[in-house]
Amino acid sequence: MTGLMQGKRGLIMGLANDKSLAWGIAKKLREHGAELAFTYQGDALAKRVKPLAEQLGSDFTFECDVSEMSALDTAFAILRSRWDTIDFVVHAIGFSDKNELRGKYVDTSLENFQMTMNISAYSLVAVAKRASEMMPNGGSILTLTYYGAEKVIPHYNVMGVAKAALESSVQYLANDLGPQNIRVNAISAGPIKTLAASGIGDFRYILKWNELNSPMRRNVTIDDVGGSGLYFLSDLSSGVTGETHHVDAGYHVVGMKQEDAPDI
Ligand SMILES: NC(=O)c1ccc[n+]([C@@H]2O[C@H](COP(=O)([O-])OP(=O)(O)OC[C@H]3O[C@@H](n4cnc5c(N)ncnc54)[C@H](O)[C@@H]3O)[C@@H](O)[C@H]2O)c1
Ligand SMILES: Cc1c(CN(C)C(=O)CCc2cnc3c(c2)CCC(=O)N3)oc2ccccc12
Repeated sequence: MTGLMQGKRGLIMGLANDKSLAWGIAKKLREHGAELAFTYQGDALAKRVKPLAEQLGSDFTFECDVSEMSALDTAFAILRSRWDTIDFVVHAIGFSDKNELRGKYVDTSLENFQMTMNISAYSLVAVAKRASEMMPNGGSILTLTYYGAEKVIPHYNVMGVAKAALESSVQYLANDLGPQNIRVNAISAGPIKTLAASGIGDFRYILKWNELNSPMRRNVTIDDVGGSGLYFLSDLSSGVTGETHHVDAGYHVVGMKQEDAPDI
């Protein structure tokens, strides 16, 4: 098998099932010859993740809750026990108390604000620190963000604030790690029906609105995200770092409801 990722290997964090954005990215990386390791959150997901990893030729899967630094240390020790270096990491992790993703942002609790920032933003810093120590010849780190970081998307609330922190972190990490030839970028994906999205009220409305009002008049898929992920994780993007790249059918460029959009 030849391809853009021939001879490259890396870690995928945040695969839950075959609807995950991480799955779209992992499939494309494998198609282009990458060797993959996976972390999952909690043993409950192991039974879902292991068979998916096997589909992509990988038996290298292990648990990691990114809110625990000891768990991150253990995960990277396991990674290093089989591979002394890696070429890439995908960070496809985000979480908040879903009860605070429906009301008002002004009602956000301190506890959920901190937990959301820890898991959805700080965890990239903690992952990048540990991954960079396994990238002596450089590498590529990719995370996933959403337009709610840039403009208000009703009810995205504290997740939007965390994604704003994540996107700024991408720039600071890019600056710190650039001299080591380690690139750090983000894909800002349009709404996609995943496990994380299924806990959200009105998600069908959000999907329909994006479909009717995006320049391409469609929603994006995990395969759209996978293709752009392959670009950022391969040498095609060798001169690109600190970037947040929209894979959203162009939605972020639109400032008003399309005239051909029916009322929904
Ligand atoms: N689905 C969308 O509409 C959409 C759009 C743009 C960005 N994103 C982002 O894409 C990323 C992946 O989400 P998804 O939509 O594929 O949903 P998903 O539910 O498939 O993936 C989210 C993953 O985060 C993991 N996770 C949550 N808390 C964790 C913790 N403490 N430790 C380790 N892992 C933890 C979950 O186990 C899960 O695997 C998230 O950062 C999300 O914010 C999603
Ligand atoms: C789009 C969109 C999403 C998808 N997206 C971009 C996301 O980043 C998912 C964010 C998310 C974070 N934490 C949780 C959940 C979703 C639901 C399940 C749970 O318990 N916690 O979520 C929204 C919430 C409100 C409005 C729009 C959106």
